[in-house]
Amino acid sequence: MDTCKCSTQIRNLTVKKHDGVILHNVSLDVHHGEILALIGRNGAGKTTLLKALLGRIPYTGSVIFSNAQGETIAKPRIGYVPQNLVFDRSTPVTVGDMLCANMSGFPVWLGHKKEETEKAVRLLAKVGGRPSLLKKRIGTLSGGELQRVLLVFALEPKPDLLLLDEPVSAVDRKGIEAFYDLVTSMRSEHQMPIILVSHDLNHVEKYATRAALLDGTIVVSGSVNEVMRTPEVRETFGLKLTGGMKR
Ligand SMILES: Nc1ncnc2c1ncn2[C@@H]1O[C@H](COP(=O)(O)OP(=O)(O)OP(=O)(O)O)[C@@H](O)[C@H]1O
Repeated sequence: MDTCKCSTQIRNLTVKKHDGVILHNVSLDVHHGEILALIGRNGAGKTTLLKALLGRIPYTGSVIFSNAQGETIAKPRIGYVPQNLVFDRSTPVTVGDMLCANMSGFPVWLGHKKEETEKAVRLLAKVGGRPSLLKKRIGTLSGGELQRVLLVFALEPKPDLLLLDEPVSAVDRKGIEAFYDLVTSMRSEHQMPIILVSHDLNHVEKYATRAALLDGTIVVSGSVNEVMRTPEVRETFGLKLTGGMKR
């Protein structure tokens, strides 16, 4: 089995925009086989941090990706499921076109091989997506259907780091379980590090293995239980400061 066992080390990551500082001195380690929940208020900089890791916005500081042997990975593969996706809804590209082109590396207009289509069907099924989705144009997908397809897309080929930005905000209840079951099995089978941005603390408690509270910088980090009990998290999410874990 191809395990990843990669790790990501973030040191003093700072992002400035329009004379303002969005992130300052963010330092965080994400180890292989770990689902790190990144939590925080609206505007805390969670998406900005993911975009910096993807190399989409400039930052200072360092991000080092390393493999199981501790060697630096110069060009890491990063899987990303965004919070929302802005694209031309009139595009004629279908889900099948997108997934098969991604697997084969060949342009959409060369058609799909049977085995690629079969693999796309199997992958879609893992996130609770029906085979009929393959024929749908991506511009006609519902929010939840799109998020499932994007997860499949993010997992092929296997990434060295998986970034999930509120990935189930539009997915129905059954789909949420299928989605996280797949993420959890990817974590245990392939041992990739995963950063999960979520406002749903129930999902964080159920699926994450570690948590970090971000507010321009990392305020607290540690085991999910520890972080959830901190006054900073309870204050941020308006939870009772006393009386155990009741919400
Ligand atoms: N392109 C941009 N130009 C200027 N400021 C930006 C830009 N993108 C984001 N920001 C600002 O950076 C801050 C962090 O935004 P970001 O989207 O990273 O927060 P977030 O924690 O992901 O929020 P949410 O939970 O609402 O998704 C916000 O104050 C936002 O206004």
